[in-house]
Amino acid sequence: MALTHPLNPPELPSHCTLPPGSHCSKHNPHPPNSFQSLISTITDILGPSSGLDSTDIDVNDLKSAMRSYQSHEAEWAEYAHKDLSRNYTRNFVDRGNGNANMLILVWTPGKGSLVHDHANAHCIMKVLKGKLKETLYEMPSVPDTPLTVTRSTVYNSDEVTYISDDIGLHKIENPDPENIAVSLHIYTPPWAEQHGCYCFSEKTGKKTKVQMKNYYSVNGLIESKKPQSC
Ligand SMILES: N[C@@H](CS(=O)O)C(=O)O
Ligand SMILES: [Fe+2]
Repeated sequence: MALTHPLNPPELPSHCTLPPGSHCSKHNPHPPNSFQSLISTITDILGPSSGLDSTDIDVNDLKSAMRSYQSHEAEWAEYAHKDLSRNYTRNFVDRGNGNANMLILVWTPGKGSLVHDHANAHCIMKVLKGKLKETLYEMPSVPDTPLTVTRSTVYNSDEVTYISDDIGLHKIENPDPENIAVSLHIYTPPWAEQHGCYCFSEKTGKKTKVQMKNYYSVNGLIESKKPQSC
């Protein structure tokens, strides 16, 4: 996909009479899109497609980039497929040179994910629309024991949060009974897609391996209807 950074707009053709740095819809029909610029910036931060190792990634840079983007629905709407028969849809956006999975999740009103881990990877989430409630749990030190809640936070549109298995487990819910919520998730390295992750029962702590390699849509196009979430 064509990625254009707003700070470095493409040169206009020499016969264009607009001032330097302007967007010329005649010569470039796609206006610079800040969402695509964010994806490009994240890909740059993650670096070239080699040496995948979570310790190489500066998570603070990723968080800052996610915070600086101001959500505009028209910029990401092509990825945000809702399906009210599911708790949420997972829509693939980009692979960041093979170093990540960038997904847009569309949350059905009043629904959420099961408690899950993040396959030893970083997960940064930005709310693009609506509100999302995150409930954090301690990572159980003894298998098959009830989970302990450590914190519960509601994030508004444009807010960013981060989780890894070092912090604990979480579940995400859309607390609005009527309106969908939308979020952007960066998983790096893409271990959940490659190896799956675990979902946990809150009451018993029993964990179940779940495949995370199926998506509701890829690059905006709806895939076959396979199970694809916790
Ligand atoms: N990690 C979850 C979404 S969330 O509840 O953070 C997933 O990728 O399906
Ligand atoms: Fe998660």
